[in-house]
Amino acid sequence: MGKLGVILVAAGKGSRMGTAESKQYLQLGQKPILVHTLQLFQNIHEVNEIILVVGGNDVERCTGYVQSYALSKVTHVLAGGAERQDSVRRGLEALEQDTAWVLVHDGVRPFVKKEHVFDCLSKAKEQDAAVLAVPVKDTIKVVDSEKRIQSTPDRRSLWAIQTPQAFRLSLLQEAHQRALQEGFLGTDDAMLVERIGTTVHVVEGDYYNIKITTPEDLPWAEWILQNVRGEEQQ
Ligand SMILES: Nc1ccn([C@@H]2O[C@H](COP(=O)(O)OP(=O)(O)OP(=O)(O)O)[C@@H](O)[C@H]2O)c(=O)n1
Ligand SMILES: C[C@](O)(CO)[C@H](O)COP(=O)(O)O
Repeated sequence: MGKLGVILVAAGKGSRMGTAESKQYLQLGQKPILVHTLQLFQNIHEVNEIILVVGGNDVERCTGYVQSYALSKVTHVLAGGAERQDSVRRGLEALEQDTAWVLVHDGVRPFVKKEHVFDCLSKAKEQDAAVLAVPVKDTIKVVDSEKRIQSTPDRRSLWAIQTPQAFRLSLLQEAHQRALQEGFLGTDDAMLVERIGTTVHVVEGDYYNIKITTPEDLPWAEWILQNVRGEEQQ
């Protein structure tokens, strides 16, 4: 069967949030956003190990979270890299030898539904690679640097991709190695797997699995916590 590892990436600067404190440490309800996300995966029985990847200056703080919130599945708190892809790669290097499956998740997505995590993992176990996503609701257009509309893709084929992204570990390791060797930088892990020829499958999640990114997301996150997900589900 092989073990399941989670790489939780939280080494970003949160520049689009515009706060002095990196967004993953902003309070959401009674605790930092990152702690909500950590507790969610801590409380998934099937998760054997969590690798937490944070900013170099935050390793000590986050090691403190591991102790104070009894996050027993966190085996490593590592410094991330300049890009999200670098942070994921560093996480991959730390996973236990007998890990067969990996979930890569954004530390600033505290509201993923456990049921959807299981759905994504199940699909990956069938197909080697799967990502959570939702159909886009707006019309999306391709726009040039002069803000002139170039094309309008058929909305029926467009999905907004989320995390977790689930993979057979050996596949993701190969994809990251190839991307590093070839100097390819992607915005998600699925891109790296797609480019080496593996079909990645989409699993439908929900619109509450937001990536907390800009100030407008904060009141929305508080509402979701109070009205949808609740602290007890973390
Ligand atoms: N070098 C990086 C960049 C991002 N991330 C993480 O990847 C997730 C998604 O990235 P994003 O939302 O873009 O976070 P930031 O890069 O911090 O945001 P911004 O682009 O606004 O600076 C976040 O949990 C972020 O902490 C990371 O671990 N290492
Ligand atoms: C991985 C991701 O969350 C999928 O939508 C997204 O690509 C992360 O992008 P970011 O710019 O690093 O937030």
